Amino acid sequence: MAKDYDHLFKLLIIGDSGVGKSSLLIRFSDNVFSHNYITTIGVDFKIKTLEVNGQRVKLQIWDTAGQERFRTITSTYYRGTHGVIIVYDVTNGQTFANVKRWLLEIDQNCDSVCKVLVGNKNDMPERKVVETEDAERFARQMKVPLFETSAKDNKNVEDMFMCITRNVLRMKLEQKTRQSVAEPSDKHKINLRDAQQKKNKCCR
Ligand SMILES: Nc1nc2c(ncn2[C@@H]2O[C@H](COP(=O)(O)OP(=O)(O)OP(=O)(O)O)[C@@H](O)[C@H]2O)c(=O)[nH]1
Repeated sequence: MAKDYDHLFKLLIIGDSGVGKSSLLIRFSDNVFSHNYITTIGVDFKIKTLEVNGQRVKLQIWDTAGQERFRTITSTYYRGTHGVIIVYDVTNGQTFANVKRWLLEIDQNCDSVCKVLVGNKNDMPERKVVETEDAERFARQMKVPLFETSAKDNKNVEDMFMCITRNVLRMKLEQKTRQSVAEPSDKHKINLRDAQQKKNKCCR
């Protein structure tokens, strides 16, 4: 059967417990929101296909548990990951402070991945404690794009997922170009080998 996509990417959503990782994913995949809090145990995932620059991209999006006790197989989550979404809660300063730990965990488990920083629950101005400017400064230092989202009000959720998907696509295409420059195609290799053989013959 023909493949129904041009690219298959794995994205991972990480961050402290209760910041809204599952809510962001469900908003993006099914366009729904629930106030009920059911903590993720281990890992869950959803599939969503998008069109980016005329190419069909199938996303496999992993939603991980924020609670430490459910995070025993961390390195398995990271295997084969192309992009990581790091989420904090704009109404909870500790979750923002912990972003550094999450970034460290990415560095320890991944070689090259695209990242995006997400301040979720940006729908309660009276309770917001992580200022946009502070988050922007930190994101600039870490060289990651920042999105302030609300899974509840459906603010910036699709834009954020589109941004990381586009960045992963760009990274993959750049890697492919670099590879084809570093490793000439088989046809080119044969031509090089012929040329080398001819050269060797001349030298004999
Ligand atoms: N006001 C508001 N509440 C949200 C938002 N996103 C999630 N919540 C609420 O926050 C609580 C936790 O949301 P989850 O999506 O389960 O959080 P999680 O990060 O997946 O949590 P773990 O599975 O424990 O890691 C739930 O009660 C959600 O309804 C949001 O954008 N705005």
